[in-house]
Amino acid sequence: MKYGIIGRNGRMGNEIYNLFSEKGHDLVFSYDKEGENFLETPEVLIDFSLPTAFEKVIEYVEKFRCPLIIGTTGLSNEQITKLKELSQTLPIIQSYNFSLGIQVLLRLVKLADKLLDDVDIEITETHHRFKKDKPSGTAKMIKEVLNKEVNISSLRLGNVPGDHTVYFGNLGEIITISHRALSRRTFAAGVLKSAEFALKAVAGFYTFQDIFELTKEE
Ligand SMILES: NC(=O)C1=CN([C@@H]2O[C@H](COP(=O)(O)OP(=O)(O)OC[C@H]3O[C@@H](n4cnc5c(N)ncnc54)[C@H](OP(=O)(O)O)[C@@H]3O)[C@@H](O)[C@H]2O)C=CC1
Ligand SMILES: O=C(O)C1=N[C@H](C(=O)O)C[C@H](O)C1
Repeated sequence: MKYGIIGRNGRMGNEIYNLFSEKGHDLVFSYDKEGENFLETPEVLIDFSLPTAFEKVIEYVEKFRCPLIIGTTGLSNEQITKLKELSQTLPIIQSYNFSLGIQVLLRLVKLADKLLDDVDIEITETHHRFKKDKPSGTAKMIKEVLNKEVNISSLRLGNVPGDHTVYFGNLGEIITISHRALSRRTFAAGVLKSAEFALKAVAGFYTFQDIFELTKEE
């Protein structure tokens, strides 16, 4: 496929570029703070940058009229609403975590919450020292599936790609449900799966959970 990346020079941009190159896909467009590099109109656009680049992301999607895979965290409610508007005419895939393992964690967390009464619930997330947002987008997603007020503790340590743990504790025992990304390759693999899906998809707003469920039978 011919694809574009916003945030190409970043940690995720680099990982996505390496994986997509290994699979024979062609980078035909990129945009970073330095500016744009245009070779051809992409068939799919991928954004892993910062919320400050969002206006440009929208501008390029409208210009290229191609599907968007967006993994940038810390988006505002207004920005999510804008993506949903855009999804009326194009496939938009948005997630704060593109690893398969986090999809499993979300299901396990929902199940534990359903089965346990009178428990204290805590979420912790640990990421590399360069991460700009706090708490992580994934921790916010976990809180959303729990649908209740839950405390999130954030650690910024060295080069950790991304750890998330949910604790359920009562007076007799503690259950912990954890996920650890061993490298950013796991997120890039989810982005590739999403890009392949997007090329065949009809217009709509999709999450990585939708991709996980729609493609797991394959
Ligand atoms: N959904 C998921 O699964 C995951 C999401 N993320 C999220 O992805 C995003 C990127 O993470 P990461 O790669 O580690 O970050 P980096 O800081 O390594 O990279 C950010 C990239 O975005 C570019 N950028 C930043 N601001 C702008 C702007 N205003 N205009 C244009 N380009 C801009 C930077 O350009 P320059 O190099 O020129 O400064 C850089 O290329 C974060 O929001 C992170 O939380 C990360 C991992 C997984
Ligand atoms: O910035 C990162 O690195 C990551 N960000 C995402 C988040 O905020 O949840 C996903 C992953 O944990 C890595």
